[in-house]
Amino acid sequence: MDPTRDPDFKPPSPNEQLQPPPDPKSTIPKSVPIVPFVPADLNETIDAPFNLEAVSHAHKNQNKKSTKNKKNKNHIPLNQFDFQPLSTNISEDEIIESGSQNSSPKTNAIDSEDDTNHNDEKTKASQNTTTTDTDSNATTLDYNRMSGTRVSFSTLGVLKSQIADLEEVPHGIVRQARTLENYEFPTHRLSKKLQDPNKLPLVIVACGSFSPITYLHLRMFEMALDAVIEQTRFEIVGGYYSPVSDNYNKSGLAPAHHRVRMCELACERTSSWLMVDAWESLQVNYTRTAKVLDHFNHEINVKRGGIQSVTGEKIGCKIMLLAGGDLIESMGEPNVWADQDLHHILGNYGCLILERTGSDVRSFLLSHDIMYEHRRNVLVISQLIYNDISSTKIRLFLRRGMSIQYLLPNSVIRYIQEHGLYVNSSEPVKQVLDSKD
Ligand SMILES: Nc1ncnc2c1ncn2[C@@H]1O[C@H](COP(=O)(O)OP(=O)(O)OP(=O)(O)O)[C@@H](O)[C@H]1O
Ligand SMILES: O=C(O)c1ccc[n+]([C@@H]2O[C@H](COP(=O)([O-])O)[C@@H](O)[C@H]2O)c1
Repeated sequence: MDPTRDPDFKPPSPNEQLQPPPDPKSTIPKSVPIVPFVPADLNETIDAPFNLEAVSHAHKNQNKKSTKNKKNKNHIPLNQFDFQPLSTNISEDEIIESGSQNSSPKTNAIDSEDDTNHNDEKTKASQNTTTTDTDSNATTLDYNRMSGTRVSFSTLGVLKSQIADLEEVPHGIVRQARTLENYEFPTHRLSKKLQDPNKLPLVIVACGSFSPITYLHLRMFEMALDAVIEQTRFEIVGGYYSPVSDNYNKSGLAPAHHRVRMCELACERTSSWLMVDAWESLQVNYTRTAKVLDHFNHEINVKRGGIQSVTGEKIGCKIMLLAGGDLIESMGEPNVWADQDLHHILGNYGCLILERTGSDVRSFLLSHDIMYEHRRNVLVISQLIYNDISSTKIRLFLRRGMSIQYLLPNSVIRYIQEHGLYVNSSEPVKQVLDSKD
């Protein structure tokens, strides 16, 4: 659990300057900056027309500069091989679980136009896909909500087969690989193109244990979506869970492949826009959150060149961390987070903070120097309906043979039962009860 035990971890120096030195091991080449816009820059003129030309111009200049400095290694041309389809390694039990072995090709949203054949081949193992009119309406609604605009289904490049909002409707389930060698970044629900000319693309990433994923973890994204639409000039083009690797050593952590699989089931069966990225969970060592965000930036902005604007130009996509108040408060604890990482996360990426019952996030923001310095890049999300489902309590209920119905998706409950997860946990009960209460 304690990241300071990681061999890679550097304790923050008390005399450190406020601007952190660039991380020498960062995967982001210097000539491809992290998208510089912050929520506070944009929300002041929320109803005014947005000058995308200026943004594109700045983006082009940036590209020109980097070409001048050295060969522009970072401009990755948009071709079919940029957009790898997902791994479709399926275990037998997973096939049985999804109820059907009929194959029906499932096309990746971002891949669809570029790489249909390639994708078809890789997705032979997808399950039979059933969609109804209700499904299609739901997806149109979701995507409308993401941009706050009304667009027709066909303009989105979204296939009906990607819809998965009715828990028990059988459909293809996308799987993440179980080894790094087979790993591919999931893009099947990443919007390829912005729908609103007045907005900038945003991907949100939730890091955590997700042992197991609950309805609170799913609600986090929906609350973030509402806040982003209401208070910023960003359009969410994708949402990802990044479960920690087994090296996090937190008690109650089920093996990473189970946690990834439960997140996948939850996303695929209850959402039409959320995805799970197994990269962090597959790392041999514990990976600091700053590096996880670098990985997302690398996959989306460096490898894929960003997201297309309405006019078809590629623009950089902002990546933000989505975290609960407790996680944010851990940033104030000594020797947990490195100061330079906090500057990187809060300054360069930004954070959507979901308030948690019993924790005063706004006061914390005010009292924490680094957080306060980057406050314009932080958005606090209020919970209008308080939800405090905790994975710790779920594990305790399972251990005591109590019901966990309606606290997490049925598909996840079934998975836990089938794999006998958490029932024999040896997590100290005192710790379970004390945790975050
Ligand atoms: N009740 C809550 N309110 C707001 N955010 C939450 C809440 N519970 C968890 N989160 C957030 O969800 C993310 C994933 O957290 P995590 O996997 O630790 O969930 P958890 O339920 O707190 O787990 P555990 O009980 O095992 O500590 C973190 O950003 C965390 O802050
Ligand atoms: O990057 C760091 O230094 C760091 C320090 C403490 C916690 N984190 C991350 O915060 C998340 C905490 O998850 P959890 O389940 O312990 O609430 C998890 O994704 C950790 O990797 C990250």
